[in-house]
Amino acid sequence: MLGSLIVILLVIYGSYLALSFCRLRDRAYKTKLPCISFPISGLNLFFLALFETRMVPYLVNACFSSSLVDHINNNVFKYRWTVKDRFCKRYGGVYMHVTPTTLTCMVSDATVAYQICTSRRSFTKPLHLYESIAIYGPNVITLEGSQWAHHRRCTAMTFNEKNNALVWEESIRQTTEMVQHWIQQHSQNPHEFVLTDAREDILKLTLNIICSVAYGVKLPFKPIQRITADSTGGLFRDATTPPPGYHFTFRSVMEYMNKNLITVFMANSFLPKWLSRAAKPYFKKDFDAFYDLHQYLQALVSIAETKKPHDHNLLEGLLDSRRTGEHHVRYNQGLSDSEILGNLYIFMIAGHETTATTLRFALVLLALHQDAQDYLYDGIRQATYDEPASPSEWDYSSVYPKLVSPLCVMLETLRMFPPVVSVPKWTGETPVDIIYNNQSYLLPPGVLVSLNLGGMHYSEEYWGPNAGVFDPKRWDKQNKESFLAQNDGIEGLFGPGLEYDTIHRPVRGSFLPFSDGSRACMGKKFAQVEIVIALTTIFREYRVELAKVIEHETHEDMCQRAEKVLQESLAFLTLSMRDEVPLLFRKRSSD
Ligand code: HEM
Repeated sequence: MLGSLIVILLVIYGSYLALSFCRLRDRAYKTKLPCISFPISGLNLFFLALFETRMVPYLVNACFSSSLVDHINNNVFKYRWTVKDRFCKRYGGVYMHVTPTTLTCMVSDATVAYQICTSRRSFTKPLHLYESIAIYGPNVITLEGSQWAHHRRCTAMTFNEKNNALVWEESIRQTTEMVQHWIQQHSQNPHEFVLTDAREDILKLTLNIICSVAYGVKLPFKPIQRITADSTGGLFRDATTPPPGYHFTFRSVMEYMNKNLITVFMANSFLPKWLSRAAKPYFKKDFDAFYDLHQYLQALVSIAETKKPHDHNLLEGLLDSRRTGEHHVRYNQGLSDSEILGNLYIFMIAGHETTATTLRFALVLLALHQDAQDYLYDGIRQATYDEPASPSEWDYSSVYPKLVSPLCVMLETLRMFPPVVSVPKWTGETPVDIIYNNQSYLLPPGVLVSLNLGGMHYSEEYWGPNAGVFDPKRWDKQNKESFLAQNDGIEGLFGPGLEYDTIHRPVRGSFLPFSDGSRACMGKKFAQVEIVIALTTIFREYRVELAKVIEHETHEDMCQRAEKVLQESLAFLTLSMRDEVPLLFRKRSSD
């Protein structure tokens, strides 16, 4: 009886999937764009679970033809990046991808990507993908339309040059402390040491920077072991036990919330209220962390409201949007308390892992490519030879613009390993036209549009024959041989993150690590200042090489191992290396 019931249910479900597949394929064909079908949805939980293991992707790679492997990987969000530009070579820069439950328009054509980014009303953000991150309140990432415009106006003013100067100052302080920490850890030979796992330290570095620059909480790189954090004045300080009424210290709640995003979101956002209450014992830490961070953020807002703004952190900027006076009139009452908390939290989510993963990739790429590292070091020396010995005395506004080689390293890292590999858009309620290869195509309503950065960032059409090579010099305006030099003088190429006269610019729409148009990243300069000065602080003193993991490993073996780790990076929320590449740091004076 039960068996027959299961069979009947399976038949009904199978028929539903088959019908849905035919219907979606029909809609895809009607667009007249190339169409690729895959029999299993990338959202299918069983399929996803298989690809969470290491064995299944390994077997897929080992057993199937490279073309089939690409088809499978293209269907799994985590692996899609690995296909790079191979699908656009085969099917063109825009094609429809159909599964039994999804219809997606995949875009790797720069002109179409730019059209989409700049048509905000036709191509909105698929908000259902972002709902769960509004756990502390509505914010600039999770809204659309006039509500988004209001949040964008109120938050944009806080990302200014005064705040960037704070990023500069704090990044120097934190990076210097991080390097000192490495030296202390290797006190037997501080001139030459191996870092087997940089991940945790880099995550701590970028978290501390955002805590200071967004919230005004200055944490030392290395936690201080006090017994307890006391009342308001010491609420945010390091301690071994949390302050009264809290389960976590400020540092530990920030770390917990970042490391356990999925369970925190599940407990506090995905699950219906009755279910989350029933599951409380299993998610206790996630509830506690959510509650504690709420209290900490509220305390920050209360303290900041009673003080005169003084260090231009992002919180002060948000509060400024609702102070009386000129801003009040201009920004229509500013943001409410829950909107301020929502945005404060989202700045941490948007700005922490993205910058950490870029720095981690840059370290490994520079260790692999010593020529690029020489270029970086020469550029740093030229830019800073007449500056004081200690970076803490460098002036942001005069030194930052001279640091061209670290900027080029950052841009090249973002090209090859963009933290956000796919920018999602949505065609909404009505059909939308796109112009592709001078022809008009009508996309149906309710279609997900995926701006596929792997396709664009590796395309020889936009980057030349060495598109697959890490070559920071391609960006440098001094390099007249660069393929990008052909774009010099073309108007309108100042995309987000490319607002510098010292660099060449690619075709608009072909480089989208920060997206483009009115919904482009608000923290792009923040991230650039942070990464540029962090690289400068490390590489002016140290040369970084690949370290051996076994005694007789040859240089070639080390390079192959590092390259494999890079290529096996996976995109979850951000693209990230799954495994570590041990690095050897040599002090430059002892070269
Ligand atoms: C390397 C570092 C970073 C990268 C690659 C990056 C990338 C991006 C991308 C691709 C988007 C658009 C996402 C979408 O439309 O779905 C975005 C939006 C955003 N980013 Fe970043 N980001 C970085 C750092 C930061 C930092 C440091 C902050 C703030 C402290 C920040 C704040 C934001 C905000 C608030 C938005 C939403 C803008 C809106 O929807 O109007 N980002 N970022």
